[in-house]
Amino acid sequence: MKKLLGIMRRTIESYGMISDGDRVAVGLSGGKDSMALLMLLKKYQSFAPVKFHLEAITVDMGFNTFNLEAAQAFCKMLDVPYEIAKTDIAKVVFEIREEKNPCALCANMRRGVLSDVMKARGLNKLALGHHQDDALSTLFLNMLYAGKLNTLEYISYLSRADIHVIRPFLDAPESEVIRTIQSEKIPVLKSPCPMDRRTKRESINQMLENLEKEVPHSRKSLVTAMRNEAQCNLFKNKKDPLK
Ligand SMILES: Nc1ncnc2c1ncn2[C@@H]1O[C@H](COP(=O)(O)OP(=O)(O)OP(=O)(O)O)[C@@H](O)[C@H]1O
Repeated sequence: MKKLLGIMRRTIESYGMISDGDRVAVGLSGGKDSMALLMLLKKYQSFAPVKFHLEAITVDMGFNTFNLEAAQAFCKMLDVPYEIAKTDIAKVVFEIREEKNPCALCANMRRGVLSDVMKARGLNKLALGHHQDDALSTLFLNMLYAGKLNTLEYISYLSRADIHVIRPFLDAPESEVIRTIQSEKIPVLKSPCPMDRRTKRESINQMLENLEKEVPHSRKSLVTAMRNEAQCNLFKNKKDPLK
């Protein structure tokens, strides 16, 4: 956990993610990333140079099989206030709209519910569990399906809700999160979503895994390339220098 905590601390402090008096909510899916993030933010709170308040919120999508008891017990153990927002998002996405590409609509609706709960509870920062490997797969998703070079941001602003979204794990490799989950015996809930492990993101992750076998350290090089702003030379709409 120490290593992940160190990475997270550096990210938070170098991007100024949390300020004195902030009221931070962790979006708690019950999955490994957000469960680890909640535990590490709680730890960070005890020695951080700024004072901030921490809570957790789960948007219950309305799948019958979703059991949040372990998440409730985890928050109680950490002494973190916990709110569960019950919704029928699953029904809207899968039954009413019969979405072919349900993930985008689902994420949008979830974000709306999260901001409503945050407003009602006077919370101003939403911490999400995305890590470095998510940033990489997002880059590929955007390139392959949206034709743009774009990835997750460290900090973004939801102007409609006046909320900042922060991603304290964005410099952390997924392997470090997994190691922490195992060493700290953090409970992880099984996702009730029928799309779990069947998304485009999953296929991209598989592709990146295969690439790693063919080109060792490709993941690391790709992340380095993403950071290498000085060497970023892409086609621009400039005049042909030969004319
Ligand atoms: N139902 C939910 N309620 C609250 N926050 C959520 C919920 N689902 C996802 N989130 C937040 O959004 C982040 C990204 O969601 P995504 O579905 O991509 O999860 P993930 O990468 O599998 O992470 P995790 O392991 O935390 O589920 C999560 O890490 C979490 O912070």
